[in-house]
Amino acid sequence: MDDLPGIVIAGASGRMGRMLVRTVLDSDKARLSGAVVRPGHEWVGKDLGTVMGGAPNGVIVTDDPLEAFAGARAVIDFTTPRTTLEFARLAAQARVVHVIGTTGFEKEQLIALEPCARHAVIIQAGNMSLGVNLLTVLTRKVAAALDADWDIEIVEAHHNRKVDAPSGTALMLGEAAAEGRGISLEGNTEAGRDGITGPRKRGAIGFSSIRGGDIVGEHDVLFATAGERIVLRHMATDRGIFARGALKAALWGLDRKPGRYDMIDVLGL
Ligand SMILES: NC(=O)C1=CN([C@@H]2O[C@H](COP(=O)(O)OP(=O)(O)OC[C@H]3O[C@@H](n4cnc5c(N)ncnc54)[C@H](OP(=O)(O)O)[C@@H]3O)[C@@H](O)[C@H]2O)C=CC1
Ligand SMILES: O=C(O)C1=N[C@H](C(=O)O)C[C@H](O)C1
Repeated sequence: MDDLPGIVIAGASGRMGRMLVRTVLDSDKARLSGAVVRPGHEWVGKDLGTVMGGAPNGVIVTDDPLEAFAGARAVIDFTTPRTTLEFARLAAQARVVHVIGTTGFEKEQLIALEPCARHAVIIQAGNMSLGVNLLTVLTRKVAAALDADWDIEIVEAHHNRKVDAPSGTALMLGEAAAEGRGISLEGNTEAGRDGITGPRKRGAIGFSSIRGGDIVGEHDVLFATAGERIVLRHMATDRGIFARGALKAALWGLDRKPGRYDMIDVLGL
């Protein structure tokens, strides 16, 4: 058991954090070596199994990320953009694989990750599921086959606790569509339509966001032209798909050189 690579879950008390803890504990390829929560959180210093409502498992929850990272091979991080930036610097210091599922980054924050990738493997994706990553490949292909007479719209739906929009997945799909069409997404986006918007800009890629209840994550890529429409759809019904993808990424990253990677690399798509 001690031979298995140790994985730290950052943001262990979150929706994804809890799912990741269970996924690593259930795995026969990795062991849970640490759980990090926000400083001052009520779980600090307590047994993780107990605070999650089960039997003690010997993992004591900490608010000291560097100490936890130093005793691990990889950290899986689904937290907030600011926290992830801080953790990227610490993961680089500890030379551990950093799997980033966090979404909602500003452009400058993504650039700030670059220096960290000189020292550690960073695997980042707005969606860690096999289905969505396959959907990005399909989106790129369909967009490449169609001209700008086909309007591209990305519609995403999530639970009412989500804080960023459009979702990280929607942006991944938008990037894939733009790449297929041979344009840059920046400058060719239409989002948040409201009021007298005027007609749709030809060639733009549109984004719409729905927030409600406990929707795990749904994404449609719509290609619409006169007389016909194509809809590519992914529906997530269980957060386990993201957690299993993230664990796969962490294990894949153990044998790589420092640098930046995504789930398309991990899955070989
Ligand atoms: N790439 C993918 O496949 C997926 C990505 N996501 C993304 O993952 C992120 C998290 O989502 P979700 O789990 O739903 O959100 P939650 O808000 O439930 O979880 C975030 C967690 O991060 C913790 N956190 C915040 N600051 C710190 C800190 N300084 N140190 C340690 N922990 C900290 C929060 O703690 P506290 O509450 O105490 O502040 C919370 O437990 C989002 O960006 C989401 O979009 C989600 C699903 C799939
Ligand atoms: O916040 C979520 O829940 C999710 N976030 C990711 C995103 O922003 O696309 C992935 C998934 O859709 C769930």
